[in-house]
Amino acid sequence: MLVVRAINENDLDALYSMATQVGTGMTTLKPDMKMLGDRLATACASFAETIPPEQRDYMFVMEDTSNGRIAGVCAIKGAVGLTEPFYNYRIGTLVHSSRELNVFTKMDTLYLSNDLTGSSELCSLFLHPDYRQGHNGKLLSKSRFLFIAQFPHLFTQKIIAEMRGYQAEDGSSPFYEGLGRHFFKMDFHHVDDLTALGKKSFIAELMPRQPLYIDYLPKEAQEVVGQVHKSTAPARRLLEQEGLHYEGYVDIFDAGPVLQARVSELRAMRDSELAVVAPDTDMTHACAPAHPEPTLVSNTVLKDFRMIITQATPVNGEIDLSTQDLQLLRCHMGDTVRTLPLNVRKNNV
Ligand SMILES: CC(C)(COP(=O)(O)OP(=O)(O)OC[C@H]1O[C@@H](n2cnc3c(N)ncnc32)[C@H](O)[C@@H]1OP(=O)(O)O)[C@@H](O)C(=O)NCCC(=O)NCCSC(=O)CCC(=O)O
Ligand SMILES: NC(=[NH2+])NCCC[C@H](N)C(=O)O
Repeated sequence: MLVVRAINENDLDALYSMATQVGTGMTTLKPDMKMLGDRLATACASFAETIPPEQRDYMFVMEDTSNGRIAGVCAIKGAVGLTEPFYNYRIGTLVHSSRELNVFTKMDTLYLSNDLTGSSELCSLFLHPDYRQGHNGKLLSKSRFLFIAQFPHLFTQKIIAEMRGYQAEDGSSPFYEGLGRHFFKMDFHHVDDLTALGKKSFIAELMPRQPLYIDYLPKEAQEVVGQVHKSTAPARRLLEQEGLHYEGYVDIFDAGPVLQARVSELRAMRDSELAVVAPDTDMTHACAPAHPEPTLVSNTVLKDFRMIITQATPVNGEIDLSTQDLQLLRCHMGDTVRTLPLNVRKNNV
């Protein structure tokens, strides 16, 4: 059985082993024991609420309870860009027009911006390839929205996710080759590693400050602006189902899209509900759907937050969970849980 739960001190080795498999472009998950150890310590302090909300980094792992294996990881950062500048390119428009000559040109332009400063961030989503089946990827990514819906006061109004940008088969980034390479004189992997070490703002300072016309870039670079890495396409889809969307911000190195949403407009804020764990009664049984849809369920305890997928459906504010479900959630009869249909209802999006 799979459970997504708050990370703890004993997960460091498993986290490191996952980080060895994610590859270039996953800036927040590098196989560096010191960096991961520091991040884990911040995550534990976040769940223990011993550091302020804007410094928090809530990391979750997916555990396979049948063998104790850690199958995946994901995270939500309280806020980005409050200790060092957070850069993106914003794609804007410049119009060059002459009525006399009857010429009107509309040009897409890259502006270096700090517009997303202070946003909360979804990040570090990785599911071990052995587990990429069934609803596992959905459970891992979407479980974070139950956490946000349960504790919205811990997050800022805006939530973002920086998606890994497009890479060619050989791991190079056409956008980086067409732009960043001119300024940094080092290869993409090196820049990515420096970014992971917290040197992103240092590198960003080497970037030109003037708006850049996208049309001036090589064709291969133009084509990948806002495009994701091939193994990141499912991650993008999952976030879009929950209400995030691309609004023209991209990564300064690989032009991967930034997805964003207002926290208040997330599907989970609208459709998740609290339910009390209670045995089925004739009344609730009669109201239960004939073909239940999978439901995400979490407990409501910050420091030991746990989430599963169940076939049980909440009816009239109550839910009948199996003994196994209750063990995974560390819940008992009478406790309150939060529920969210796993899949977007057809009339919703
Ligand atoms: C992202 C996950 C965890 C997703 O798991 P799975 O691959 O098992 O997902 P899945 O259930 O098969 O697919 C999820 C949804 O995407 C759809 N889907 C699948 N392939 C697609 C494609 N090529 N284009 C568009 N949609 C696609 C599926 O139909 C499904 O939607 P329907 O249900 O509608 O059919 C995994 O692929 C992974 O670990 N990827 C490698 C790491 C990575 O690149 N991570 C993201 C980095 S960026 C990041 O971390 C920030 C974002 C974040 O934190 O969320
Ligand atoms: N090169 C990029 N566009 N990286 C975006 C970062 C990927 C992902 N958000 C992470 O947590 O690591």
